[in-house]
Amino acid sequence: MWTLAGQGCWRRCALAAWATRAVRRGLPAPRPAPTRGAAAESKPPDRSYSSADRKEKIDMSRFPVENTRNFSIIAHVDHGKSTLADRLLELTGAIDKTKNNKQVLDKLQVERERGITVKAQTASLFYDYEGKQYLLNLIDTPGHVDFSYEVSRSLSACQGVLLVVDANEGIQAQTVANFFLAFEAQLSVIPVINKIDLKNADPERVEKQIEKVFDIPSDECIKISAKLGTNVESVLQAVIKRIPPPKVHRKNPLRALVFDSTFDQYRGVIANVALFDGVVSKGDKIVSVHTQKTYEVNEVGVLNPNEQPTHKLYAGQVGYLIAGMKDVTEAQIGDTLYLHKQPVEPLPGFKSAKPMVFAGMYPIDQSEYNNLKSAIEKLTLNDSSVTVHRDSSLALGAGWRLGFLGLLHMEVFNQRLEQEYNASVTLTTPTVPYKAVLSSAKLIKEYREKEITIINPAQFPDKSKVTEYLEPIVLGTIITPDEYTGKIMMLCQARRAVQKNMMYIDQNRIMLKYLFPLNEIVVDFYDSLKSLSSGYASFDYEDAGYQTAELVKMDILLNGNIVEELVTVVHKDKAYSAGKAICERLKDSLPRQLFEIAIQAALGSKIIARETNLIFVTKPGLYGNIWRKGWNQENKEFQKKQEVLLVVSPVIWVTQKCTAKLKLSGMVHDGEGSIHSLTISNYQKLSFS
Ligand SMILES: Nc1nc2c(ncn2[C@@H]2O[C@H](COP(=O)(O)OP(=O)(O)OP(=O)(O)O)[C@@H](O)[C@H]2O)c(=O)[nH]1
Repeated sequence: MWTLAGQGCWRRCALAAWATRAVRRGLPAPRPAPTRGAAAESKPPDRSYSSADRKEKIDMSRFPVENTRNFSIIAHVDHGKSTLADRLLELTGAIDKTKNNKQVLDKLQVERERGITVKAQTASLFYDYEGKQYLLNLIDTPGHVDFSYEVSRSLSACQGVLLVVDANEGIQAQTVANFFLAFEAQLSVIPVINKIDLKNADPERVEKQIEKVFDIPSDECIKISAKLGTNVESVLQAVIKRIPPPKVHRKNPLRALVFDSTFDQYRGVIANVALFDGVVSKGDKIVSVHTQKTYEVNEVGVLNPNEQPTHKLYAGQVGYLIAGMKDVTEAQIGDTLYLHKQPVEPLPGFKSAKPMVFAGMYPIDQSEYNNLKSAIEKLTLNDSSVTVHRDSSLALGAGWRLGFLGLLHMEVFNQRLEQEYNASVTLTTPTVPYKAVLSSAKLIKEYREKEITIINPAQFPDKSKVTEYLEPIVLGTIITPDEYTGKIMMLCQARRAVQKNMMYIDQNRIMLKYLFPLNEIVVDFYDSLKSLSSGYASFDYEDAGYQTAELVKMDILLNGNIVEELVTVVHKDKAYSAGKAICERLKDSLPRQLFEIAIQAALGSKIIARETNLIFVTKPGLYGNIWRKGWNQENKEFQKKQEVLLVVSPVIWVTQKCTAKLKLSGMVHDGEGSIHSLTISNYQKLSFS
């Protein structure tokens, strides 16, 4: 691998930048990437032998439908979902109470490092109450808006939710969003006020908020401390009393919904299923509605929270199923499984997730293309909200354009690729999906549609070809103490937002609703909101369609050459400030080196911003040497060959590893004061690991 003296500093800078963003968001920064060996050690537990060999099978017929409850825990970020799940697992004997259990269901390395849930996790709990044995299927969900697709999918397997609210912070933006997801799915909602042990806890105020915003009588709230275990048993009892058993029919033919799946290299696809009708057991022949292929069931079981094989799974129960699906494309989330020769009406499945941001993803080395392709396929099986389109770039080679639900989602996906699949990638600057309405019949014929979606700014069509451009908008919810309202309104105005609603949720907390252009909030809005409200305001948003916008394509030029990977689309009114900001940011992110380079932003042929930087130029293969041996010696070779490599870092969106490469014509300094022009006809990659 190529190395460059001082490269560690690049990576430290990238990590430091991330850390600053993360701290501002209230999220812990990731630890430095593990070494290859360490990455392998921290992978999910080895599943190379069947769990059936390890454990006694459970007889699930002990749990009739009326003794079954399926529920999710939903809440704003950090309000204590996973801690409550720990206590429920302990109370029901699923995990050892004497151990210091912390967020047991957050199994992924990325979740433990960042202290956030990104994947919904299922656990089947066995609980005796009033002389009856109950099966309580719990799904712990993520709180961050970027993972709300996980929440909505989880709710499809439930009849009720525990809506956890922090007794100090009260209702926050994701509390509202998650409540409405549950409400629209017509689920029973049990409000749980958590963290009553905190010094500043004010559960009575939170009860009133819940009554006012959600219209739930305050006497329905359960006040607990998940951390100390205070009153947690009453939560289990409320689940039994207030959440109805599933409405299912065990005598009907099998109808199972695949609501999640993972890929195991030894056992193939492991599908998480919720049974709406019938029974399934080992040896059954099942058919997938999606592929119409038939499979033999090798294993069924429940998660308690680890895999626990069972003889059978019955309608109303939630568990896992392994059926020899060896290819990731065979197990689609939202698929319906039925018994061979007993076809059923498929279950509604899930609305596909709508990506909010797109970024190019490329292998650091093109020889890694196939490995990365396979890693992306396996990870998207487990994270079906990511969309993948093939893409290619002059400088970065063949790759993909991936759609994510937000920037945190993008960072987490990238981190999971590295940690779970040892894959390193180059990510380009994220963009939102714009639309353009084409003006001529010829173009419509060429594109085969009148309205096209642009997920790569380099392909943004010229104004002469379109009648109008459209930009995505979202309905944002902000909850804040009222003393910050003025500043927040100014921030929203600066982001071209239109106010839609405003209401007090208690005496001094306010809920604001704004329509935002998505590109105005996707990058740094949350950070700005947090910093001007001293961390007290919370924010959530939902898709609100598209609106007409005056958009322009902005090119970024290095020494007069357009760099395709840096092209962006901006609103006309913001072009100058955005161009200036990008040039300044690029200047800061390029190391000051040996010769001058112009960084310019342009709208068509008009230059609107310029910065100058000194750039390091070398020919392929000499990075390390140049730094050590000195410039002049190497420079003589440049003049001879006229073929050099320029290395900069245009990739502003870096996470664990930063890579960059560009093909560029430019000028080179000969070390004695004169500038020679040159054409770069070759380029190589450089990785900062
Ligand atoms: N004092 C106190 N702290 C708590 C309580 N419950 C949870 N916490 C703390 O709150 C923080 C967040 O708890 P989590 O359980 O990870 O919250 P979460 O809602 O699962 O977080 P996300 O999955 O990231 O949305 C942790 O530091 C917990 O220790 C409680 O009852 N009292």
